[in-house]
Amino acid sequence: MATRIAINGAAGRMGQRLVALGSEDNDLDVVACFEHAGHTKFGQDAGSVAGIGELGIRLAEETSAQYDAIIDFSVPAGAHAAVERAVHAKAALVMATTGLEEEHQAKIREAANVIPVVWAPSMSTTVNLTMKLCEIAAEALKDIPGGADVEVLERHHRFKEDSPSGTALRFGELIAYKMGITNHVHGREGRPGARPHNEIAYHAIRTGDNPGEHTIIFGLLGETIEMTVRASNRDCYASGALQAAKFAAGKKPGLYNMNDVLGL
Ligand SMILES: NC(=O)C1=CN([C@@H]2O[C@H](COP(=O)(O)OP(=O)(O)OC[C@H]3O[C@@H](n4cnc5c(N)ncnc54)[C@H](OP(=O)(O)O)[C@@H]3O)[C@@H](O)[C@H]2O)C=CC1
Ligand SMILES: O=C(O)C1=N[C@H](C(=O)O)C[C@H](O)C1
Repeated sequence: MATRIAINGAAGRMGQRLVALGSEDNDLDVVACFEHAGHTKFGQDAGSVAGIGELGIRLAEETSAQYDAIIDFSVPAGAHAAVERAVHAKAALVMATTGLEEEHQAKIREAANVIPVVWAPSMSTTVNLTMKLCEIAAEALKDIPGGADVEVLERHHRFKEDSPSGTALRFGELIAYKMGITNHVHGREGRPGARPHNEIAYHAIRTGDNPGEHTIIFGLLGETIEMTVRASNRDCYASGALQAAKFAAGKKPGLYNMNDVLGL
């Protein structure tokens, strides 16, 4: 039987791709498309807004439809509402929104006691694979003579509201854990002095319509390794999130990540 999904933030850049790809997937049934009432397209047909023709589902704050999973790509307030909806409906939750405050993150962890939750700053297969590769590099380089300096660069479209990206922060967190690094800094200016090894620096570039790109640098004395992962469009995130919804629907309560979904 098809997994019935609700999409939160359905008129957004990601939401529209979820509506489009979810509707053409025979294993999924898009049954609800949530948006906030202040959205300029509120009340319109979600399929028409996504550019795929009428779907018969309006952008709304409520639904009478039953769903097995809700996918959230919205804003912090929307993510909060999605957690409440999922718990109320006893549905699985796929949480993709980044830039969440600690109070929202705590709500997600709490929800995972009663419903299955897949929570990841990137739903892309290649990003999650690159995280694994960076963990291998971090482990191998943690005690290298002369030290390895880690810097995380990310580029995103001009409309992105949070910075650095949730993905950049996760790269840093995973590498810091492996290498025993405790200091995280954001950009540099003035005269900060020689670079300490116990530091990961993040650099966020905002330009044009870039759908997302991350470069992780391990700089040694005499040689450098860089790993770059780059999206050409948003479908890598949307298809990962749809896969996560299929994975999570019907699972027992708990917190899952994309490694669980992708078997990495
Ligand atoms: N984990 C992953 O793989 C990825 C995560 N993301 C994250 O997803 C989020 C959304 O990204 P993107 O689609 O580009 O952003 P958009 O701004 O294009 O879309 C967000 C949508 O949510 C709507 N919204 C605002 N408030 C609410 C609310 N209370 N309830 C429901 N919907 C609401 C917005 O409306 P309005 O425009 O009126 O504010 C908008 O339509 C970001 O946090 C981004 O970082 C993005 C890509 C991949
Ligand atoms: O806002 C975006 O676009 C993206 N946000 C996510 C993040 O903050 O990591 C994931 C992806 O890079 C696209």
